[in-house]
Amino acid sequence: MEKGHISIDKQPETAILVGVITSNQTEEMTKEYIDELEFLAETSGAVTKHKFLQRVDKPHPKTYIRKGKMEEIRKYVQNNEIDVAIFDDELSPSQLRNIEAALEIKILDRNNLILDIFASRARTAHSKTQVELAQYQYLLPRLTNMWTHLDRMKGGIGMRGPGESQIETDRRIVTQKITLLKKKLIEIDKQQSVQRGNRGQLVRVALVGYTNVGKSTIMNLISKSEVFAENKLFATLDTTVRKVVIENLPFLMSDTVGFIRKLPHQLVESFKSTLDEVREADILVHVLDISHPNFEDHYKVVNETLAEIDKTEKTTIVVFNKLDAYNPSQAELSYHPEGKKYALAALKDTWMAKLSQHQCLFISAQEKENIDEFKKVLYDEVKAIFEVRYPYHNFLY
Ligand SMILES: Nc1nc2c(ncn2[C@@H]2O[C@H](COP(=O)(O)OP(=O)(O)OP(=O)(O)O)[C@@H](O)[C@H]2O)c(=O)[nH]1
Ligand SMILES: [Mg+2]
Repeated sequence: MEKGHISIDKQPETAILVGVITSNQTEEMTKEYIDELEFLAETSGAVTKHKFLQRVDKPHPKTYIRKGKMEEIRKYVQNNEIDVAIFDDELSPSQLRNIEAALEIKILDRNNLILDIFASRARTAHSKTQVELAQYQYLLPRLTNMWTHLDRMKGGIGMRGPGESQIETDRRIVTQKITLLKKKLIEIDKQQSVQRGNRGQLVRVALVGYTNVGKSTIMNLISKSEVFAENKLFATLDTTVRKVVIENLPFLMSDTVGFIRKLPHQLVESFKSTLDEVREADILVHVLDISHPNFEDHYKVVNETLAEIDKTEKTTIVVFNKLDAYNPSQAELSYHPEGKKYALAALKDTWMAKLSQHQCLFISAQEKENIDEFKKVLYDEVKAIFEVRYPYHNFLY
């Protein structure tokens, strides 16, 4: 089926990753981010050869990292065959230019990588247009970088050389392209909101959560459909909606794009309409991967992104998935030397207390653990909304 798109027959590209430890991003956090960046690189088809971290007060405004580290990286890049250097944060146009000049290889940042993966995953006209728009918006301020070699050749000839006018032409083309794509999106949105309107008055449930937590797997399980699920980031880009019936009670369930830390804001913008599904949902099922060491962090990121999309309070069911793969950390085990079972019980108690206003469930979609319980909770919540909305339709169940 799907393959990493950068190279299917060719050798995979080799990459080094670069991140910084700052006053508001601890070493532990940076390491986690870099691991996630490695997963993004892998999803995109690149093999990570080395990770470079530097402790700085804040990223260097001109070069992101400091001179000494840049020199160390330059040597490494020269002595090992490295195709691309990937930086964990968004690089400004000038940072990008300076780093390119220093390392003389392809430079990407986290945003490039996410946009690239989105581009390779987009299937429908809708998501393709959304990603293309986000890519052009990201490219626009960075256009000059492609012409640095011309700048160099120009030497002291003055500002209005051929390179400069080329940039202006490119800017105009890209700006026109952006306008066009925006128009196209408005058209598609119109059609889709009509389609959504046609879906009748069924209660809507949306699966939301960090990327790779198991949303599509749950969708497949509940709706017995075949949505593409795999162990890669952003397996799902296009929202899928299925009609589900639990004990005669029909409702709609949608599987949506996963969220991630530091999601390029251009993407959030252009995916707003995809997320209409979330906005128009009656119930959110927030899925978490309990086997991931940073699932608490993921929970926060998803809630923040959700708050950006939709301000209304919704019935939310929090589903802790991958129960089968849960392994307590050393720290947790030191509190619960009796073992995993106790650590898990404590974890459950903590979260159920913390999320007392929500329904909480612990399941394994893969091993089909506690799925009946999940269906029961879904049924109850859907029924509650249904009864308020259609007090006379109780013949349905
Ligand atoms: N161990 C374990 N793995 C699971 C479970 N549920 C899903 N997975 C695996 O987790 C990976 C991601 O699953 P998906 O369903 O594609 O996740 P998603 O949330 O839809 O991901 P995106 O579409 O990328 O946002 C796949 O390899 C699944 O097989 C589970 O209960 N236990
Ligand atoms: Mg998915």
